[in-house]
Amino acid sequence: MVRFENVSKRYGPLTVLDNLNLDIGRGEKVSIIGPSGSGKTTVLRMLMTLEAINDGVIWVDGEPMTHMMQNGKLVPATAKHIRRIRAKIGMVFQSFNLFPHMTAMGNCIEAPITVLGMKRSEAEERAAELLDMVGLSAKKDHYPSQLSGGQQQRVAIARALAMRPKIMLFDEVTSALDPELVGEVLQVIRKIGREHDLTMLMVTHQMGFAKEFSDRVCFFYQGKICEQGAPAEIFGNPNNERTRQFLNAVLEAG
Ligand SMILES: Nc1ncnc2c1ncn2[C@@H]1O[C@H](COP(=O)(O)OP(=O)(O)OP(=O)(O)O)[C@@H](O)[C@H]1O
Repeated sequence: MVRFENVSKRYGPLTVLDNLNLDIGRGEKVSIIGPSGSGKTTVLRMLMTLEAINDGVIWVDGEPMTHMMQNGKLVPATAKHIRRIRAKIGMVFQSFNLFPHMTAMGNCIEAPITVLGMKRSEAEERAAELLDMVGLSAKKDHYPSQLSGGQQQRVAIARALAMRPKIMLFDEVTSALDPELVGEVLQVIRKIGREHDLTMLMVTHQMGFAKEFSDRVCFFYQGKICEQGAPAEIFGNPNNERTRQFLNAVLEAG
């Protein structure tokens, strides 16, 4: 469903991602873990085309995203091509990024109406279902300032799903939350994983969640995938010394 093929990203002399190759299957749930600055968030931002890549090709749903086929050759993609493919991807950020002047419902219907051209009644019906799914039916007319962090993040998840993505990206979505609110957001992600046929890619510091929820865990170190495998392998018996050190440090701190 998603393929990074020899993808590199540099900021000046700093190589943030170094010849990354990563293949994610349809419906697969993949967690990305690793130390601060190892390039985890950059992977998601490149997939959302919030960052341009320097080398390589990113494929989404069988098509190159960063490039287009022209006369059998890959050429850089046009903005229109990128927009069409990006519409298959939803992202939830660490800071909830809701529109502050819109209610929970307003946040969930804005893009379906303006971007997808959905009728207001249809967008509201879909948003009501999604707000119900994230347990916020009763708060649909509340503004972000009237919601807790956990509730805002659940609205952000409903808003992303309202665009009917095939792929969902979660970037440290619980990091800005008070500890007692983390569980409710993880619970919603579990539910989405069970009930929606979505490919999910998560950058997370919640090792317990990554272990229990993911099909695969990728450990990033200095812009490379240092080790990847089933959660039981990575958390139970990592092969790589760096993975071992990282997990020991995280578990000691936690
Ligand atoms: N716009 C930018 N300009 C210059 N350097 C950047 C930019 N964005 C990210 N970087 C650098 O790229 C590296 C990787 O950043 P990234 O945010 O992907 O790391 P991360 O693994 O997600 O870290 P964290 O867990 O702290 O969020 C870091 O060294 C960061 O300072």
